[in-house]
Amino acid sequence: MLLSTRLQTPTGTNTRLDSVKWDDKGLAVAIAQHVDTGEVLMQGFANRDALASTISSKKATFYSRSRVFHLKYVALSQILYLGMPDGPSCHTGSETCYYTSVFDYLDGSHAEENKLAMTTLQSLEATIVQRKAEISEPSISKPSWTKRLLLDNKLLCSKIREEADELCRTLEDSEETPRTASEMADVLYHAMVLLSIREVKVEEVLTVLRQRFSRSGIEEKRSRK
Ligand SMILES: N=c1c2ncn([C@@H]3O[C@H](COP(=O)(O)OP(=O)(O)OP(=O)(O)O)[C@@H](O)[C@H]3O)c2ncn1[C@@H]1O[C@H](COP(=O)(O)O)[C@@H](O)[C@H]1O
Repeated sequence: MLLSTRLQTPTGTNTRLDSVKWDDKGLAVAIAQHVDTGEVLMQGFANRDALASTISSKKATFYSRSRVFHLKYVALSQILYLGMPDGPSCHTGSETCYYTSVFDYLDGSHAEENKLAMTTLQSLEATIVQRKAEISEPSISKPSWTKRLLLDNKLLCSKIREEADELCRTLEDSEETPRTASEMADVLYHAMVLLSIREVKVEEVLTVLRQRFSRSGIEEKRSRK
């Protein structure tokens, strides 16, 4: 996934996503406009998930208010999202609950950091997949911690629990912050080995996280049967 304030469309043209304002239904008006001619090609609605999907897939994704149709892809030169909230949408009095939105985060220098974060996770995922493939190749006998984990679910699960505990201890024992980063790296790595065994892509996990963007965890838990 490439996160950037400028998204490349399949036609090769650039699209810029600016800050979005949401109405009380969590929807924003999405206008697709031709970058060269300025012609408005279509207008629809987007919710936060549709927008997140637009960012991750680099394809314009719209949300139908009536749920009759769900446009997945529009080959446009430029996508412009504008919002029309009816007063504050958020209990904080803010126009939107998403004042710390992905767009704020993507603006400016964070875009490059996001890109690097994704590249790092995907590289690690690729290495783990490679180690998995090497298990069935006896000619490759280089020692590998990943291979040991891939072959031993009990060891893997004990490491994930151990590393998660070490991460918590950095908080409980007020350890210096680089220790927290280091322990989180251990948790991520070991958890990603588990994902690989389960054949779950890191992108699938990120998709789940994006789907949760528009809902508080408290609300979600309350709504469970
Ligand atoms: N990111 C990691 C990674 N993070 C942690 N570890 C290993 O996980 C193990 C953790 O076990 P320890 O019991 O030492 O736990 P610890 O918490 O680090 O140490 P203590 O606090 O318990 O003393 C160590 O062997 C670490 O080296 C990792 N091993 C591999 N990777 C990545 O996987 C790639 C392939 O590694 P191999 O499969 O070993 O070739 C590497 O190039 C890295 O990119």
